[in-house]
Amino acid sequence: MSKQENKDNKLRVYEYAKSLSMSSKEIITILKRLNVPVNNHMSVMENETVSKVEQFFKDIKSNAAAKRDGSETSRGDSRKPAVSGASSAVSAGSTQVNTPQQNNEGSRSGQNGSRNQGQRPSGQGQEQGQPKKQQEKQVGMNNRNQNTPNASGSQQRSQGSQDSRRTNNSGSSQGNQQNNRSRGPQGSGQQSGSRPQQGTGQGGARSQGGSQSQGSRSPQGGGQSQGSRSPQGGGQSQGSRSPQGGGQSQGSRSPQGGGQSQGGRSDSNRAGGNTGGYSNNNNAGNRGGNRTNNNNNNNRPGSKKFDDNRQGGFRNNRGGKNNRGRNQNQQPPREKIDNTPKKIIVRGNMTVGETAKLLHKDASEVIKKLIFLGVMATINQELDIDTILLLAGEFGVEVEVKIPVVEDRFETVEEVDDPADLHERPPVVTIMGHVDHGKTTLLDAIRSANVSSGEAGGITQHIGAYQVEINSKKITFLDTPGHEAFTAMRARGAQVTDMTIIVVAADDGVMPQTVEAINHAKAAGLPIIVAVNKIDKPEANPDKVKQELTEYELVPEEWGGDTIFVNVSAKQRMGLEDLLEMILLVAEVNEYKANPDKRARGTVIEAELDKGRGPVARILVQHGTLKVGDAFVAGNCFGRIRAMVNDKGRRLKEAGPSTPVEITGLTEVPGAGDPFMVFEDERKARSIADKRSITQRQSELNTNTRVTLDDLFQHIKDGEIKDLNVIIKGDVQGSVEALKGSLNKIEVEGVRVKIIHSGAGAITESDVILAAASNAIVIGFNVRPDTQAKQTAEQEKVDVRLHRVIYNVIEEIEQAMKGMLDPIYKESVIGHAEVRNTFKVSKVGTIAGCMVTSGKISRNAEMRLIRDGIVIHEGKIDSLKRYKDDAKDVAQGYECGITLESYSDVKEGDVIEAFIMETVER
Ligand SMILES: Nc1nc2c(ncn2[C@@H]2O[C@H](COP(=O)(O)OP(=O)(O)OP(=O)(O)O)[C@@H](O)[C@H]2O)c(=O)[nH]1
Repeated sequence: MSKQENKDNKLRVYEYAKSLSMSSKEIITILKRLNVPVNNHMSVMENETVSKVEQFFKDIKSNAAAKRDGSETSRGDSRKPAVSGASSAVSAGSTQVNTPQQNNEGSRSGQNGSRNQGQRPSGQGQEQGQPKKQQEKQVGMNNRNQNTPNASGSQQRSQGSQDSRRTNNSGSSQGNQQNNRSRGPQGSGQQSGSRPQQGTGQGGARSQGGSQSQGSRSPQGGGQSQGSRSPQGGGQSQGSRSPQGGGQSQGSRSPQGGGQSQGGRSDSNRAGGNTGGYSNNNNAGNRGGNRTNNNNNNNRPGSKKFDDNRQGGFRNNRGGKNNRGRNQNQQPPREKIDNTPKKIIVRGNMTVGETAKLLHKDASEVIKKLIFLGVMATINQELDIDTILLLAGEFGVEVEVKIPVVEDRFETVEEVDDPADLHERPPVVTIMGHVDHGKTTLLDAIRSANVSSGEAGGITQHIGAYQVEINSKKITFLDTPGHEAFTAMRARGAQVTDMTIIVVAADDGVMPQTVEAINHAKAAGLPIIVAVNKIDKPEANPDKVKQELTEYELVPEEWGGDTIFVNVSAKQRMGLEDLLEMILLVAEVNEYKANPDKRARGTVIEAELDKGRGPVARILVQHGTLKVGDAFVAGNCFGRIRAMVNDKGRRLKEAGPSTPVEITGLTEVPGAGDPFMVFEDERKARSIADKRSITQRQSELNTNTRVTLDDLFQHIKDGEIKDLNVIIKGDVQGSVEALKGSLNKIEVEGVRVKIIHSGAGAITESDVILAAASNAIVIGFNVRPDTQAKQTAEQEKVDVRLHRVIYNVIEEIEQAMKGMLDPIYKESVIGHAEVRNTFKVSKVGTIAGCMVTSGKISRNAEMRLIRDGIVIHEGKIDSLKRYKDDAKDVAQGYECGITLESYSDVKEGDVIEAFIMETVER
C-alpha cells in the first residue's frame, strides 16, 4: 500500500525491494522466475505482480514452515536460540515472525507458542481476509517483514505512520534495552504494529495480545505486540482486524511507544518492547543499542535469505542509515559459546598449544592460567601430566590419563583394579633357610599331610608349587627349594611370593644362609614366619634360635616383638597345623586380593621340554582367570592353553589368582621367572612374543657382557658374576705361578678369582679368543700382546692388563672387585688466551696482558704455554685479574692479566691454553 500510494502511486522494483530489505536484483530474479516481464529496478510493479511475488514468498514460507514444524518436533527445545533463529529465518516469509518467536522460545517459553501461531496464521489470514491486494502485498511483505520491523515499517508508511514511528522511536528509545533483550518479541512487535497499520484488524489481535503478554504494560503495548502475534493468527483472519485497523495503528503506535518505554523497565517491557514492536525494533535496532542490535544481528545470519528477519533490517534502514551503521558498528561480540569439554583424555606430556586445543581454549588463556598456577610456559613448552591435571582442574575439566600400554613390556605395567572387583586370594608362600635345616622335608610334610587328609588317592605331581587347604582356606606353596629360585625371580622383576617361612633347625641355630634368607625376605618386603624345625631332636633348643634371631630384628611375640615363631618337626609332622594357621593369620592381616574377572597374568615358575607333550610350563596365575584356549605370551614364547592341570594332577578348565597350574600348548620353553599374560588372540600373542625377543636380542647386543676390571664391580653387584675368570701370561713360569698363588687368595664379597688358563710367553690371539669365550680378563706380567692379539682384543673388547709388579696386579684386581679402582681422569681444554703485552713487575714476575680468544680462562685451571705450536711450559695459573681485580673466570672476548706459577718467560704472541682434569665414569 504504502509505496504504491506514495509518490506517483506506482511501486517500482527498487522500492519494493527496499521495503523488503532486498536487492532489486533479487526481486528481478524472482519476477523472472515467476515469468513476470521486468526490465530493471525502475520497472513498475503492478498489484498483480506484487501479489505474485508475495504468493511466491508465502509458498516458500509455508513450505519451510512445514519442514520446520517437522524438524522442530524432532529437535525439541534444546536448540540454541541462534540456531532456531537461523532456521526460522530460512523458513520464509513468516520467518521474521518466526525468528523472534523462536528466539523467544529459546528464551521465554511462554510467548513463543502464541507468537508462532499468530504469525503464520497472520500471513494467511491477511491474504484471505484482506480485501485489497495491496493489503495482501503488504501482508505478504509483512510476512516477510512481519518478522522484521520492516514489514511493519512498510505498513506504517502506507498509513502515513511516520509520525507514529517517531513516537515509536521515542518510545523505543526508552525501551531499548528491553527491546534488545526481547529480540524475538521485537520481531513480533513489529509485526503486530505493522499489521494493525495494514488495517487488517490486527488491532483486535493486539487487544488479545495485550491480555496475553503484557498485562502489566499498557494495553497498547501489550496489545500490539502480542496481539499481533498470537492473535494475529486468529484475530486477523476473523475480521477483528478491520475494525481495528486505523485506529489501532495510530493509537496503538504512539501509545506503543509509551508502552515500550514503560515496559522497558519491567519484564513486561520486553513485551512492550516487542509490542512497541516495529518502532521499538527500529529504535531498538538503532538506538536501542546493543542488545537490540544483538537481536538484529542474531537474526541477520538467518536473514540472509530474503524471508528473513532482515526485513527488520529494512526498518532499520528506514529508521535511518545511522541505525544501520550503528547496528553494524555496535554489533557486540557474539556471546562466546562455552565449548569447554567436560572431560579430556591425556596420553602423555603435551605442549601448551596441544593442551589448549584439547581444552578448547586459546593458548593465551591457558598460558595465563599457567602463570596463575606459577608455571611460566610458552606455547611450545611441554607440560607434564601433573601440570595438565592441575590446569584442567582450573578449567573444571575432568582428565582421564591413558598412558598407552607398552604391550611388549607388559610385565612393567602395573594393573590397578577397582577395589570392588578385588577378591580374596590364597597367599603364596616360599620356604627358605640354611642347608639341611629341613626345607624340603617341611614342604613334603605339609603337602603329604594335606594330600592324605584331603585327597583321595593322594597322588600328587610336582609342578613347582602346590596348594593346601586348611579351614576351607587355601595356601599356595612355592616348592622350589632354597632361595635361589626366589632370588632369581626377584632379580627378573617377578614378585611371586607374599610371605616367607624361614626354617631354622633347632639343633643348629642361625647359620649364614639363614641370615641371607632373612635379608632376602626383608629386601623383598615380605612378612616372615620362623619355623623352628627339628624340635623332635633331643638337642633341640628353640629358645636359642629365638635368641639368635633377635639380632636380625626377628623378635617373637612372647618377647614383645611381632614375629611369629612356630615350633615344628617336619620329620615327625608336628606343629604343621599351627604353622598353616599362622600363615592364614598373616594372610588375613595383609588381605591378599586379586581381580579374578579379567584376562590372566602370572609368572612362569618352571618350564621344560617334555618328550611327549612338548614344552610344558608351570605357572602361577596371579591376576585374572586363566582358561583353556587362552592365547598367551610367556617370556618370549607364545601359545594357546591346550591343557591345564593342577598340583593334584586334575585337569582344570579355569584357574584363578594364586593357582599354580601346569600348562601345555606352548611353542617354546620359557624361562623360570618369565612373565606370563593372556592376549586376545594367538596372532596378537605371537606378535608380542616376537617383539619381546627382538627387544631382548637388542638389549643383549647393547650390553657389553664382557667383563672388564672397570665394570667388574658393577657385574658383581648385579649378581652376574660369581667367579672372575682370569688368564695369566708371564715372562717366566715362576712369576706366573707366583701370580696364580696370590690371585687365588683374593675373595671379595663372595666373588673369587678363577684362573682358567696360564702360561709363559707373549699374549697370543688364542689367549684373547679364550678370554672372549669365557668372559675372562687377561693379565700380562712382563709380557705384551702380539699385534694380532692386540687387534683381536680391541675387536672383542677383551680387557688386557699389563703389569711389571706383582703387587700392582693383586691390588688392581682387588680394588676392581671392591669397586674401588682409582678414577680415570681426562684432560679437557676450557679456553685459550693470547698474550698481547707483557709487563715485568718486581716481586710478581711477568704479567701477561692477554685477550681470551676462546672459551674461558679459569683461575684454578691448569695451563700450558704454547709458542709457535710448541708447548714450552706446563703448569698452573698463579693469578688472573681483570684490571686490578682478581677474577675467577674470564670469558672469551675479554682482556685479562695472567701470571704463571713459577714461570715468567712469557712473550708477546704466546698462547696460554687452559685445561682441567675431569673424572671419567667407569
Ligand atoms: N629329626 C629331624 N630331622 C629332620 C627334620 N626335618 C628334616 N630333617 C632331616 O634333616 C635333613 C635335611 O633335610 P632337608 O629337608 O633335605 O633339608 P633342606 O633344608 O631341604 O636341605 P637342602 O635342600 O640341602 O637345602 C634330612 O635328613 C631330614 O630327614 C625334623 O623335623 N626332625
